[in-house]
Parts: sequence; structure tokens; C-alpha cells
Amino acid sequence: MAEDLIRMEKINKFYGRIHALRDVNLTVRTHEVVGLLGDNGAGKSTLIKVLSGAVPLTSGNILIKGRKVELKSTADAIANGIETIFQDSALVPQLSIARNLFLGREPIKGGSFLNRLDQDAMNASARELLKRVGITKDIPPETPIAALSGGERQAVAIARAMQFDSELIILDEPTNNLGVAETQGVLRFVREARDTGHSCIFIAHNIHHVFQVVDRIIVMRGGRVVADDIDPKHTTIEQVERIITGEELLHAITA
Ligand SMILES: Nc1ncnc2c1ncn2[C@@H]1O[C@H](COP(=O)(O)OP(=O)(O)OP(=O)(O)O)[C@@H](O)[C@H]1O
Repeated sequence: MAEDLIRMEKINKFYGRIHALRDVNLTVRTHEVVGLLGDNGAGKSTLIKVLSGAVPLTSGNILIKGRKVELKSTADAIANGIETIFQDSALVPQLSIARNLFLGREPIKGGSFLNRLDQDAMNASARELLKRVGITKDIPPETPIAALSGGERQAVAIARAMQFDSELIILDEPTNNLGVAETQGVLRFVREARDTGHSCIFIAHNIHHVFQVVDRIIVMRGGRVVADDIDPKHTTIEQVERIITGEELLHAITA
């Protein structure tokens, strides 16, 4: 049985008087893709922002492999192996694929008095990574991000997370605004990430996309987790829709 990678325990978040997260418990195991679903305002983004260090929690604990951590910034989360790909992904459009893959962590060559970016090393790694996430089209690593399609950008963002061996990759609406083929590409990258040992949290409004790729589904409503162990192989999309809207409560309320 896979071990727990992440445990969030009794997480509460207030934005002023708005109680956005209410005693939320969430577990992500190693080598697992979890789908996080819920209607607008359910608390998904807030939960992910807490886990990625982007917003502080009001109360509760976060444990990584059983060790309590404090995630005060996104840098803290990255240092703890958690990489988040937000909707408006943090890639820099003007810079090349290779530069974006290494942004902030560029390899340096030349010793102490001649520090400069090792462009060749970056390009070689970039080619390798693009192949790994399934971009088989010959896109040179020097290509600026601005010249890529939405799906290709998501692929670069996922490759970036895989590159630094993040144990948990969080994808916030990665298939938003993508065409059919591009969506399939992103779903393939997610599977590839899992098959190479990463865990993922996948947030999407499109339940069909979630069903194609996740091992387990968690549903939030009104700031709470209302179901956390939905097996997409044994549940229909319609049942999950009813849990999201509150018409059906198949599973025990966990919070
Ligand atoms: N920065 C903020 N300041 C005040 N309230 C906020 C802030 N961010 C979110 N909220 C509120 O917290 C609650 C949860 O919002 P959140 O964005 O986490 O939901 P969501 O499930 O991600 O929704 P969506 O699918 O629309 O992105 C909502 O009531 C929202 O209005």
C-alpha cells in the first residue's frame, strides 16, 4: 500500500470574515493522481494555495511524509517538493523553453570569476525533458514560450515540475481553454508524471477530464471536503455531479 506523501489536518482558512476552509483533511499518497472537484467557491483554489505556500493557513497542520512543515512561501513549498502549476502558469512568454524550464535554478558554468549560464547544458536537458513529457514534434529548446500552443505551454510547465523531481505536482485547471488533442496531451503528461514516481493533484471543472486520469476523487463543497475516496472506476460522472451539487451524499462527510 502506498504511503502518505501529504497530510493536511484540520485546515481552516479565514479571509477576513469569510470562512473559506472548514476543518479540511486531505491526504495524497505516493504515486497517486488525485482529482479535486467542487463548484465555484467550494474552496479548491484556497486549499491548493495553502499547500503551495501562496496563502497562509489560519489553523491546522501540514505533514510531508509524516514530518510537520510550515509553508510560508511558494519557495518553502518548492523546497519541500511541492510544485504548483497555476492556471495562469508562471512561465515567461518572452524567454525560451529551455530558460523557462530552469528559471531561477539555471546551471552555471565557468568557475568563480566567469559565472554564466550553461546554455548548452540547458538546451540538452530541455530536449530530453520535452521528449519525456511526450512532445515528439521537433520544437527547438530555443523557441520562446510565446510561440507555443496552450497545450505545449502546459507540457513545459509539467516538464519543469518533473525536472526538479517535485514529489507533488499540483495542476490547477490545466485543461482550461485547450482543444481536444491538446487536452489529451496534458492528460498523457499527467500519467507520465505518475508513472515516473510523482504524485499529482488535478483540479478541473471538466469531470470527464478528471475521470480519464485520476486514481481517486475528492469533492469539496462550502469549504469542506464532503467526499474523499471516490473511485472513478466504480462511480459514474452523474453521481459525482450530484455530490458536487449536494443532491447526493454517497460518502461519509470527512470534515
Ligand atoms: N483573496 C480572497 N479574499 C477574500 N475571499 C476570498 C479570496 N479568495 C477566495 N475567497 C473566497 O473564499 C471562498 C473559496 O474560494 P476559492 O477560490 O478557494 O474556491 P474555488 O473552489 O477555487 O472556486 P473556483 O472554482 O471558482 O475557482 C469563496 O467564498 C471566495 O469568494
